[in-house]
Amino acid sequence: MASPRESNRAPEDESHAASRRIERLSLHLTPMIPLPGDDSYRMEIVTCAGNSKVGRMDVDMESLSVFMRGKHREIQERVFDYFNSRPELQTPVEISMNDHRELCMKQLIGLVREAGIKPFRFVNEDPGKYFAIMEAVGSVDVSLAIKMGVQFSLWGGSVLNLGTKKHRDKFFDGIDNVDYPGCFAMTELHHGSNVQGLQTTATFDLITDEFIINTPNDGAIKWWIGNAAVHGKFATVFAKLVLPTHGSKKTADMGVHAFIVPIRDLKTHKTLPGIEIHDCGTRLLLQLQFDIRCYVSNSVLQSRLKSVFWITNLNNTANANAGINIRLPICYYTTSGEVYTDEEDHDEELVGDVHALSAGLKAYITSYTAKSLSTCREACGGHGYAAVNRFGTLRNDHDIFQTFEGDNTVLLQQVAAYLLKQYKEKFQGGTLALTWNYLRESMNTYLSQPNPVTARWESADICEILKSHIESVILAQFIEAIQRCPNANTQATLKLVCDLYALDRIWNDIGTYRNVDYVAPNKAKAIHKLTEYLCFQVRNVAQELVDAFDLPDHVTRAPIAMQSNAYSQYTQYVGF
Ligand SMILES: CCCCCCCCCCCCC/C=C/C(=O)SCCNC(=O)CCNC(=O)[C@H](O)C(C)(C)COP(=O)(O)OP(=O)(O)OC[C@H]1O[C@@H](n2cnc3c(N)ncnc32)[C@H](O)[C@@H]1OP(=O)(O)O
Ligand SMILES: Cc1cc2nc3c(=O)[nH]c(=O)nc-3n(C[C@H](O)[C@H](O)[C@H](O)COP(=O)(O)OP(=O)(O)OC[C@H]3O[C@@H](n4cnc5c(N)ncnc54)[C@H](O)[C@@H]3O)c2cc1C
Repeated sequence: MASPRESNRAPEDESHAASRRIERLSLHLTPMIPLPGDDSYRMEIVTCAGNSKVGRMDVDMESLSVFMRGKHREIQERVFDYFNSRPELQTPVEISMNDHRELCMKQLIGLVREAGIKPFRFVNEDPGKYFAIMEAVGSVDVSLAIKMGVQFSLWGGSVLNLGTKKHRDKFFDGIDNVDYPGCFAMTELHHGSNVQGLQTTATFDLITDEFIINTPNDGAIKWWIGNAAVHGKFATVFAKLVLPTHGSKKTADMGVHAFIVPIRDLKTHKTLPGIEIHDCGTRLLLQLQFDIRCYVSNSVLQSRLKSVFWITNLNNTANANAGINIRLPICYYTTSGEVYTDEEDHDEELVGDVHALSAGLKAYITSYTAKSLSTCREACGGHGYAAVNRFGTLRNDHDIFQTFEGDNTVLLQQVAAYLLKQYKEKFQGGTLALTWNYLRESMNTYLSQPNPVTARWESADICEILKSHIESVILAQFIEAIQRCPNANTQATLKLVCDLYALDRIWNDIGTYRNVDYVAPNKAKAIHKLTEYLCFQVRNVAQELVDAFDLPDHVTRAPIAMQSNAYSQYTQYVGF
């Protein structure tokens, strides 16, 4: 079995490729990537008359790899080197749930205290660096990255973004060096998507100056709470704040707020009085979840937790930041592409834009990645099914990314709601938020006609237009990134992939474009031909594109992906 890199170059493939006939099509496409000095973008497909060969691009590997690895390569190499130096911290192919939990904690503590790689400070200071560390850790073991995400993005992120200076002063160091392992307790047994419908209550007792955290019924039990199983000492619990109303015995529901609740004794690690923690069973693969009940029995509240800290109400800015710190690393990891929103999430004006974008990117990219993992597994035939080649682990570990941190369907609806709001505001003469500027042109034509929202859109189209919106944002960023690239050869290599992405997405929806006569029949045929041609061209440089991520063998740890001795690693693994 040749490793993926060799199979693209098998001699018989080359001659087959060279003799393939591709009809000459000169296609004037509106400039997709107007590269410097090239004011028009014309794609000519060279005819392979007789034996003439289609030019195969020679790739400048060093430049491509520098570009693909981005500006945080050094700290990623430190992560890889650390785990390479500690083979006992490598996750074995087969491992029990409890052993995996303990190993994950050892890996996280080793990374922070031994290797001195402390990601927490970068969560707000340098999100790009934080995402890069996440990406490297995720390449070593997805479960470790999830544990790290729970510790620093969710538990730590909620203290940073929902808390005040008082909370940050008290908890930062403990979170940073993992003395305070924590949880993010939002989801309840009844449901997780509808945050406003959460039932856990936090009632303020004026007499004792305490918050009483209460689980009113089984449906309110906090469920799927990462890190609560074994290691968590604190939880950010999301609960409805209940305050006494002035001058009466009544109380008022103040909506969902966040509270830091100690769940285990810092010294003995015993579960604190009034807290009940059980195992919610084995899952597809990730083993970090438990359910937490925040009070004990009957109506008698036994969990008067003196050190419960109210951190804030879930206003949109806080919500957006909290959303950013976890939904974007998920995108970053699964596409290994720099995510541009990390520069803009601190601008109050852009809160809605950033929320919609992070929600949309998370839903789109995790769904795209899940499909890609299956395609790659199948493309490797039976060897893709061998546990040692890690497709199973990757696919199982990644599957939940489509649900946690916000179910993809629900998040896409958020983008729909925000898009309609943009249209409504624009229709009423308002201004468009930054990310939607590309809509301006198309909206100007729309807005000269009947209201686009009522006249043209049925509900199904709105779901389709969300994916098109996210694809437009991804394509715009892809083009910008290529234009920033200083090396012409790398630009040309990435331009192949970018053009293929754009045309593939258009071809994917060609029915929609044809139904409204937006693309003429001959153009549709040309797009199809061009997509096929670009597939052929990209396949010719597929090995270089994969190698450019430059993941060492000790990180991929899958014989099928080894840069050397693929066969011997594979046969050794099964005992030959
Ligand atoms: C190998 C891997 C490497 C790295 C990987 C990365 C790290 C991985 C670690 C991951 C660990 C994860 C473990 C899992 C954790 C969890 O799952 S935590 C729980 C997550 N749960 C959710 O996300 C719940 C989803 N639901 C919601 O977010 C909300 O309920 C809702 C669906 C958005 C609805 O909101 P709601 O307020 O109820 O109603 P709306 O009317 O829609 O919104 C009201 C207004 O508020 C605005 N808004 C809503 N959310 C946000 C936000 N996050 N930011 C900013 N603004 C927000 C919304 O736009 C409305 O605004 P207006 O229209 O202006 O009123
Ligand atoms: C491995 C794992 C780790 C997790 N870690 C944590 C954690 O650490 N902390 C935490 O708080 N939570 C955690 N969760 C919970 C996770 O956040 C929830 O599972 C997620 O938010 C979805 O909620 P749910 O499972 O209740 O599904 P639901 O919200 O009940 O959704 C079920 C289905 O209904 C659909 N649906 C729901 N609402 C709507 C709607 N309004 N319109 C249309 N369709 C809708 C959804 O698309 C989905 O298909 C974790 C979950 C798992 C599996």
